[in-house]
Amino acid sequence: MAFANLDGVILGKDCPKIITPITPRTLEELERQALELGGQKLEDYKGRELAYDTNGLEGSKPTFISDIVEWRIDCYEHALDPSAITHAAAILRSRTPLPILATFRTTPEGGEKDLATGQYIRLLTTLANSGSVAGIDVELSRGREVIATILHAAHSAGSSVVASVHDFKATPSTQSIVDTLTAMEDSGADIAKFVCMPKDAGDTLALMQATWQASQKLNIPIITAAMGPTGTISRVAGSLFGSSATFATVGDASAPGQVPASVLKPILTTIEKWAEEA
Ligand SMILES: O=C1C[C@@](O)(C(=O)O)C[C@@H](O)[C@@H]1O
Repeated sequence: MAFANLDGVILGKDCPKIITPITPRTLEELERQALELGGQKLEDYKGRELAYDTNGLEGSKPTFISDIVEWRIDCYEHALDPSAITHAAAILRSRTPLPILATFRTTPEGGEKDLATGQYIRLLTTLANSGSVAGIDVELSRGREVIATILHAAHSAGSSVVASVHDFKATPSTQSIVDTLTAMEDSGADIAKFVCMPKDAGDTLALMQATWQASQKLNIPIITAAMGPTGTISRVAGSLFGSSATFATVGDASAPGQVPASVLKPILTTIEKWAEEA
């Protein structure tokens, strides 16, 4: 698995990264949620029961529970207006030190709004050109040409592209998930992300198996997650199978099965520590 850089946060290196979605509907909510996220500092979790070591983490830069903030643009009231989005992105940039991953999740993949392809390209390229975001999520289903156009804008602005697929209904076979993650790499994306809905633990295992196989094969970092109660384990232990990041909450959840970042962080640190000491 290779690396991807989101404003200095390196996916694929060291501990799995915690990505925290925010889902503001208004500018006021955006400011409040950004501040709430920034309020969760690593130092506050010193001395927690689980082995949680902040040594070496305290530099001049404050360190946070979350590594990256995911802004779910589709929840925003002016989500279809590129200039309103550019304005909101600049405000978010000024309110959080965390790298911003901008995601417009469309209705067919579980999001709140839909966009015609032309609008989708315009919105995401405008956002890339704004220079406020470190990463942009692009749905694989939009096709290679759309991805290439957004990739070009993102890379010119120094940001990365996450190609994504979300199956809210089911879990495909292991081979099909590996093929999808491979298609994301072939599209030129910097990170490949696959999220599904397991009906039972066997489906979650199929996702973990696919994560492991793809992480052995691909040259870009992978993110996978299973939603709902049977998927929760994938968010805690996915990194052991090759997932470079996990989505966790500060405040509202953006998908079923997400766990609070403040609970997850000590667990991830503990797993990492045990693995190093074993
Ligand atoms: O892709 C993902 C993962 C996610 O769906 C989850 O299950 O945690 C949450 C979304 O906000 C994000 O875009």
